Amino acid sequence: MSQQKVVLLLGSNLGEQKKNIDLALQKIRDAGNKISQTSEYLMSDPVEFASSNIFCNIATIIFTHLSPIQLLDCIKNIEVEMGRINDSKVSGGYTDRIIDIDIIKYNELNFKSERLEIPHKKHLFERDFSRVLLKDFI
Ligand SMILES: Nc1ncnc2c1ncn2[C@@H]1O[C@H](COP(=O)(O)OP(=O)(O)OP(=O)(O)O)[C@@H](O)[C@H]1O
Ligand SMILES: Nc1nc2c(c(=O)[nH]1)N=C(CO)CN2
Repeated sequence: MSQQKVVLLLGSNLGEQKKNIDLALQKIRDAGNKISQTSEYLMSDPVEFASSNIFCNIATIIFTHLSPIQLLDCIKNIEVEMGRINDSKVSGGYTDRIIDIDIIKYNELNFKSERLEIPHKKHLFERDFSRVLLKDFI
């Protein structure tokens, strides 16, 4: 498969958030993906749920040989390897997390299934922190 351009958004609000994000980027690279650009780190209060743990978020553009579902499996494995316990869909709401990796865009693909929806509409249209990070990447 030829390389596909993908936009990811990463977030962490537990432990050393920036280090968690840097480790996740390294793991994305180690899985064979090319990190092409990364945004600034942006610190913000949690939106859509209450917690006193501040978030650090970044956006990144990667080039990948993985299909959308293979990429979802890849990022979910990284989340579990790094100690993420709760999937928001399974636990029925947002909770603090050591790492969260979301697929925002995959080329110009529009895709919707039980497990995966691309583009990620909440990050693209509903969250101020995401809009700031994604403004030069979309
Ligand atoms: N574009 C996407 N990127 C990542 N996961 C997705 C996407 N679309 C659907 N999902 C599904 O969402 C499930 C819940 O993921 P997760 O716990 O990371 O949600 P979240 O990032 O906290 O919430 P939100 O997606 O609303 O920001 C995943 O198991 C995955 O199957
Ligand atoms: N500041 C901030 N708030 C959030 C975030 C996030 O990454 N950063 N992610 C959420 C669900 O994915 C819900 N709320």
